[in-house]
Amino acid sequence: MLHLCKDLSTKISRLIVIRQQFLLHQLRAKSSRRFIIRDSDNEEDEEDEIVDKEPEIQEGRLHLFKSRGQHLLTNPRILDSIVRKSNIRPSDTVLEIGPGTGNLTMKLLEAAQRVVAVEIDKRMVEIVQKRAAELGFEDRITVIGGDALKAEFPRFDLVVANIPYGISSPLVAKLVFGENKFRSATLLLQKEFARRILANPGDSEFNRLAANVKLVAEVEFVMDVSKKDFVPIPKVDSSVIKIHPKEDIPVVNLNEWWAFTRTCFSKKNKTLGAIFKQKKKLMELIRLSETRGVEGTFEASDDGMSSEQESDLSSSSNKRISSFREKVIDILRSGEFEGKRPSKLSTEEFLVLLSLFNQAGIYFHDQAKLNTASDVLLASYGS
Ligand SMILES: C[S@@+](CC[C@H](N)C(=O)[O-])C[C@H]1O[C@@H](n2cnc3c(N)ncnc32)[C@H](O)[C@@H]1O
Repeated sequence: MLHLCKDLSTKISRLIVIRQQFLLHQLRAKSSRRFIIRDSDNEEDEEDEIVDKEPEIQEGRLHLFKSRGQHLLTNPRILDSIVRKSNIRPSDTVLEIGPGTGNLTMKLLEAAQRVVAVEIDKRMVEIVQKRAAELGFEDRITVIGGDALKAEFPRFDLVVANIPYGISSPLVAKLVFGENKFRSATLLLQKEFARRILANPGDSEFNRLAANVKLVAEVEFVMDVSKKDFVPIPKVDSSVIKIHPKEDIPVVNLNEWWAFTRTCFSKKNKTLGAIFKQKKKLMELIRLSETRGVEGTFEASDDGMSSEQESDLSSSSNKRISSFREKVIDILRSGEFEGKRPSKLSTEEFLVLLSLFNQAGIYFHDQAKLNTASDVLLASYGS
């Protein structure tokens, strides 16, 4: 009986997706004006434009906002593949970021025990709730209305989502450095972003985010997804990746790690020798140690000193700078890091370098007074 119900609900949800796709293609063919895609991010403006709160893209009157990354995944084959590759267990609670009109959500509900979806657009919240109720899933779904970057996530086992591409960096950081322990996150991302997060040391795309993610997780490529599988068709290509948090992560102060990698990647293709010997960086250290009375604390910042501050530097502080420079060079040479580039360093090498600095009494701190991990992440990766 249960099997029959599940089978029936799978069929109904497929029919809804197919119908939606059919309607959209019909609408596109008939008139591009009827399917409205807007750039506005203005709430009031947006409210004025909502003429019909009915689910789906009926009569082309559901306005989709590019600024919110509203490109709906409509190909049932791709939706099924994403669910299959996510390895959902019947007892799992799945977190979905940005359910949109619920194409993926309905399939997740078929496979998981519970789905918690976080959606910023009130209209989508209503649509997805209504659609879940129509399929009898209302008791197994919670839709949190709000910004996924600010929302507190309840406990979850897996993340499966076609996320808004504009928040990819802070969202990935929030997930992998967040307090929730989870098995994996299967994410549909902009292809270029996916390539960067998948990059290994030595690859041209290897960057700070990849270095940070590698500290705590492994990332696997799942598949590329064609632009044509979305409505409206986006300008960029997409890929699915799967993030597996590591069981054992190195013991390191994460706040310090982020500040350290920010300094290391401030000039990604320069050698560490060139980066750490920059007068600007050395002066920041001197300034901080003077104001805080902490010898050897290195503040990660992209701001330079004002010309006034520079001209105020006395010859004694110049001496401090050069003696500190000597210290830094010694540290880099002791680990054979002076001629190496951050874009080629493995997690282990970054950890060795950080510990060499720490052993010499040099620590890295973020400039702003940040209280929680999410503060640090949002400050680090922006939104
Ligand atoms: C790429 S669409 C995906 C829709 C749906 N999952 C699908 O595959 O068809 C992204 C969704 O994320 C929502 N969104 C955008 N920014 C968000 C944010 N900061 N927090 C939560 N949801 C957001 C958008 O309103 C949109 O529904």
